[in-house]
Amino acid sequence: MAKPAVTMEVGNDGVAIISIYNPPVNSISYPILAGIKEKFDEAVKRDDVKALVVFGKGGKFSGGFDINVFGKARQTGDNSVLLKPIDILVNTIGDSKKPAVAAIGGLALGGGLELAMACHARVAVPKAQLGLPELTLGIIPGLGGTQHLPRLIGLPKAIEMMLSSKSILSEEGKSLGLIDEIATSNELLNVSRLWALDIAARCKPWLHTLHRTDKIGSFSEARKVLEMARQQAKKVAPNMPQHQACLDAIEDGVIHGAYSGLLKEATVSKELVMSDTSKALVHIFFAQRATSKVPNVTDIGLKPRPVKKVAVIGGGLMGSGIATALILSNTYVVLKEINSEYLQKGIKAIEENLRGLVSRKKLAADKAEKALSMLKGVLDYVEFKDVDMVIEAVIENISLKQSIFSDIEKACPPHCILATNTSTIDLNVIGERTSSQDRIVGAHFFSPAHVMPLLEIVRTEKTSAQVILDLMTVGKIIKKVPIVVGNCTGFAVNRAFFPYGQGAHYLLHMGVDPFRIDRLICKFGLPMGPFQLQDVAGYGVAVAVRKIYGSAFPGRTFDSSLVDLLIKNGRQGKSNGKGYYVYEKGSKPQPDPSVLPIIEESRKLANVMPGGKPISVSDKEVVEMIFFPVVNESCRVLDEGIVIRASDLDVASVLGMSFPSYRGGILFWADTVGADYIYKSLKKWSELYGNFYKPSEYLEQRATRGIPLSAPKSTDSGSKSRL
Ligand SMILES: C[C@H](O)CC(=O)SCCNC(=O)CCNC(=O)[C@H](O)C(C)(C)COP(=O)(O)OP(=O)(O)OC[C@H]1O[C@@H](n2cnc3c(N)ncnc32)[C@H](O)[C@@H]1OP(=O)(O)O
Repeated sequence: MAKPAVTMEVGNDGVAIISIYNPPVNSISYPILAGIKEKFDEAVKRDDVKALVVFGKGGKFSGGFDINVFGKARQTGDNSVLLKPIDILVNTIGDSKKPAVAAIGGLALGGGLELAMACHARVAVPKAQLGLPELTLGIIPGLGGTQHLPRLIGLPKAIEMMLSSKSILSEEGKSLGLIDEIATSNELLNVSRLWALDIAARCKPWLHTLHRTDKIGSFSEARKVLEMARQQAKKVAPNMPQHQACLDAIEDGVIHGAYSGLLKEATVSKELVMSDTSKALVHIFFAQRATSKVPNVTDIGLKPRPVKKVAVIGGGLMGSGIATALILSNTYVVLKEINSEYLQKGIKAIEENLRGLVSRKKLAADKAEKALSMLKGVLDYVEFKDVDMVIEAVIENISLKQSIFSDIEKACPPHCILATNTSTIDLNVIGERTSSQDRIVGAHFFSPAHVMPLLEIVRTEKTSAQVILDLMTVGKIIKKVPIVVGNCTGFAVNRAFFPYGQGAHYLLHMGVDPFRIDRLICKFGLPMGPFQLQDVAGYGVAVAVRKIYGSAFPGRTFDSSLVDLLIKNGRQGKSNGKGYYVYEKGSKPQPDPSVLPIIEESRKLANVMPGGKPISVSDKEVVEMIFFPVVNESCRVLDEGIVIRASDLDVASVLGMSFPSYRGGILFWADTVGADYIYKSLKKWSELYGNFYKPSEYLEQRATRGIPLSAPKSTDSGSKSRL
């Protein structure tokens, strides 16, 4: 592959095209920008150059500043990585004596969009993706974005784009003033050349964005907008410093002018680049990309086969969610149920899912209609004769699943992928009555399946690489992040996280208030605590899986009668408005004091309080007593080779269990806390409260040898791998 480079070609029309070449996304770092500066300086000096166009080769303008640089900055302690680049954008490009136009193909994100905004006009292809997603990396736009964007599109929309990190398309960019003209990719360079020449000839305005004030509005209006944004950021991102810091830089520019704002942006960026939040979020960025590299699947030259028609068996909560995700991505779906009443319910649930997306403005009404036209409800297997994949999503009942797999083996074509959405049951057991073990795979979605971004792909020793690759591809098409894991009870995610719910219940039965636990877990960064989550998920799940974990992992699980007692008391959680909390339409769930006597009864039955007295634990301990057992089980998942790499579990914990991304995922967080501290804490609690907390062998070894939990395993212990 050719080296990253910046080239310049001067045409007969007097336009110098400066091209960036740095595949795959033309990320920019100091050497690239230094290359741009060199070419700019040359072009400005040359008499045959009247104007310039900045262009990204390979169909993309630029995916932004090179994110790897931030990791290096933390390693070397040199946090001035953005200082020289910003100087080039503002002084070399913005103040250039010859006008420059950005020709935006494909996408311009982060530093890429900032480079484009430093130019004097922007031409983009249709549907080019434009955004400043820096906050998702724990930093703020650091190449002038906090000053350029508000001056081009106005404060409210600029703040919305930066704080949400969401990109817009070039068509919207044009209506906002970010893009000056849209041109097809064939015409992009020609149109950009003409724009540049027109500016040079003063036929079009030569605008230096930083000098503009027309879009900022009055001082008092700006103050109001910023204040509202600050309140909103406090609510949605209470534990992340970059949101308020971004608003600080914008505000500085509004009050003291764009150049002062740039200095503020630089100061804030220097601090944020070194922050733990940024370190964790950058880790998650690369970890998420690493999930698509699966040894012996994605590196052996296989090509994904097209999956055009999928049968979903079961129209319950999971089946209807899965079907919704598929039809939204233009995949034809056959939904099978056992009778017309259940089928109608399933179809209604899918319609509801689509309506919900439309009413939340996440989907256009005509797209919802189009999606529904891809759905067909059936009561038999006739339609299964030409499906490419079946996803079984019925209740967690082993013999029912076994008979379904034996039926579909006969009804489907021989190439068809046979997937199950089981969350706990061993795939070898499900496929026991078939002779198609190589086609059997787990497609474990997380509820609600049309919303949650994780897809856990479970393979057995027999699942073929082709089937795994096909399902990974389907996962990407339906906009999920697929993570390939090995086969065991609970697979990677539910297996690692069963101690989360059980740990919370154990604490409750040792006398800790459940509402305090929920509050502390929310403060730690999860959207809701374990008891509210149980209310929301419904108690059926807890009842279905409790025995499964108990028998798979004897000696380290905790079970109680609490859920049975709640159900006996007429509580079903959110679905009937009554659980640990009271749920009323239009208001926030409220802790229900009338649940406390039921909890008391369960405590008596469980009888796990040491000496019969409630334990006294600090807030910090409560959080640790819930998450350290999860870390402990994650260590076993790593040790047994259920995941390919530790970072897969980090991504899964963030996307599947809503573990805060700014903590980097469960194992990344554990390593920041320290294996030794976790080991010693668990050891102490196991002596005080029993085997639920007993440290695993893997944790003990890593702690005593001082090796991070996420460090790759040495080859001698790789033999346990189930992948
Ligand atoms: C100073 C500035 O204000 C700071 C910044 O600019 S920070 C960067 C801001 N930009 C971003 O956050 C965009 C990050 N990138 C993306 O969202 C997506 O990669 C994309 C939309 C550009 C392309 O998506 P897609 O086509 O699915 O490709 P994707 O698999 O994500 O990326 C392809 C490769 O490019 C790498 N890459 C993407 N953007 C990168 C970047 N900005 N820096 C370094 N590497 C990057 C990915 O790590 C991946 O590498 P791999 O093949 O070795 O795994």
